[in-house]
Amino acid sequence: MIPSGAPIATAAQMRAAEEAVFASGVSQDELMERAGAAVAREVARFAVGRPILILAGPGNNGGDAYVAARLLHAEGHDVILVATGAPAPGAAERMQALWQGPTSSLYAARPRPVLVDGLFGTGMTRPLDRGLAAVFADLVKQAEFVLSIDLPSGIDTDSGADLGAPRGIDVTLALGALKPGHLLDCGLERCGRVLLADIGIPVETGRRSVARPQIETPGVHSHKYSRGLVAVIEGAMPGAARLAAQAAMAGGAGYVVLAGDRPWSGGPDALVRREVRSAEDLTEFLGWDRIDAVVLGPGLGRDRRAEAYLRAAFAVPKPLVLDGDALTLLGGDAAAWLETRAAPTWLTPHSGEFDRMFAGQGSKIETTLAAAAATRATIVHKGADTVIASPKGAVRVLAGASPWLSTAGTGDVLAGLLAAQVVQEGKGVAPAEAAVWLHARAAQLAGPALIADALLMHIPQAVSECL
Ligand SMILES: NC(=O)C1=CN([C@@H]2O[C@H](COP(=O)(O)OP(=O)(O)OC[C@H]3O[C@@H](n4cnc5c(N)ncnc54)[C@H](O)[C@@H]3O)[C@@H](O)[C@H]2O)[C@@H](O)CC1
Ligand SMILES: Nc1ncnc2c1ncn2[C@@H]1O[C@H](COP(=O)(O)OP(=O)(O)O)[C@@H](O)[C@H]1O
Ligand SMILES: [K+]
Repeated sequence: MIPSGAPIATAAQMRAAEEAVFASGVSQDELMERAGAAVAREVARFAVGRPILILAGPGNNGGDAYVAARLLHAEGHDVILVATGAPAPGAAERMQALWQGPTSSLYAARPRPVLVDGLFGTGMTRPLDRGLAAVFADLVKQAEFVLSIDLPSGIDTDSGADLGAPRGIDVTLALGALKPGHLLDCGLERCGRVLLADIGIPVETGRRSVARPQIETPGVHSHKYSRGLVAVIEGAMPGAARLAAQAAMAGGAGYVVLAGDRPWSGGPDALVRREVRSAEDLTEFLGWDRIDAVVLGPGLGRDRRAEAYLRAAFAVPKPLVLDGDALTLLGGDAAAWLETRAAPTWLTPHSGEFDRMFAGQGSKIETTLAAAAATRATIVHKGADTVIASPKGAVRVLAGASPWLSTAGTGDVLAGLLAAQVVQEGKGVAPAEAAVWLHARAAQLAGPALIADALLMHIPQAVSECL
């Protein structure tokens, strides 16, 4: 569980935000007191009287741990503190000096029911030392409840990469803002439940966790065209386009047309069919001025006709959602293709498709931002840690959706949902954030062992929760 609509800051952004707070007259000790108090509050809540072992590292994360230990001890909790090194001069050292309770060395420490991890936070720069990692993992394993201060020690703050963090942490108390490490890669599975403590550090990075969207009920005078017309283009595997088209309908588009040449007797009668057999047919169809957004790619195929369809869609100055095979066809030339477009474009790659299109170093947030800047498109980089990035640098992350989504066709549903939000919501990250939220919520409602078709019937319920 990740707090929704919460700011996300890298280690450097967090340091800059802290500096601004210091510049406003708040001392480092005061900020550390606030952080430690937030930790003590959560630990007391979960410890319910059980003995507590607190690990304090050499930096400010350890400083927070010393404060929490002092406050918990003063409240009458049974606390033993383990210091893993002398704190650096400054606030952490002063907090250590104020600790007067029992202290143990790391290697002599006996497991206790409640463990607080204050070894390292945003200052982790290299993997945990092997010996430390082994002792830490053992203490975690033998504890009944484990809380990590700010980040699990052994998770890279900016990428979520594994630097030796153990499994079994129950709660991570993020201080001031979420960090990418709570949301991405290994961090997502190692943090347990993430809680966010406001310690009075204003953080404005344009990067947030996905929040529940606000969706407008159709107005009194709304009609099918005013609510938006989505055209979904069929290809070699027509089931994918059908899923996208039905998702666009359920997601609130006023009119959905499925354009292709495959016979289909099933599906909702409200879905309009339009015969399209060639790129020329497609160009003619897309010239229809009622069309507000186009979905191309789900089940498109990668043959010459598919490529001709892609060219036809690119030539039309209308909002375009590109998914699946369309992305593979763009491949490494994605940026060059997208240079030719003036109308807004959304790309919804999974990691395989993303890697075929973009090279790049850094966290999933950084690589997705770079891809958005290079293509001038909004990118929904899917997965357990879905990252949405706009060319202007806005980021939204939805981490921890139902892992049952890892089944064929769920991405096609997302593409259709996105188009429905595009015709209702307009530009940039907003429609993508709404679509990703609705998709995750529909999956939650569909429950275990879902198939992509099952998402469709839960979309209206998800929409109703956003009105
Ligand atoms: N500046 C402040 O007053 C505040 C700091 N905060 C806390 O401060 C933390 C960041 O503090 P720091 O920047 O001191 O960083 P850390 O406490 O995360 O650790 C930094 C120290 O650990 C060393 N180190 C890094 N990786 C190591 C490894 N694998 N093995 C051994 N040593 C390693 C570094 O060289 C450095 O000396 C945050 O996560 C948060 O807990 C927050 O409480 C907000 C207030
Ligand atoms: N382990 C997972 N946890 C959460 N969501 C996942 C997971 N695996 C996949 N998803 C989501 O399921 C969808 C799968 O999309 P995609 O890979 O394009 O499938 P398809 O092409 O078969 O429709 C995406 O929205 C993705 O974010
Ligand atoms: K920690």
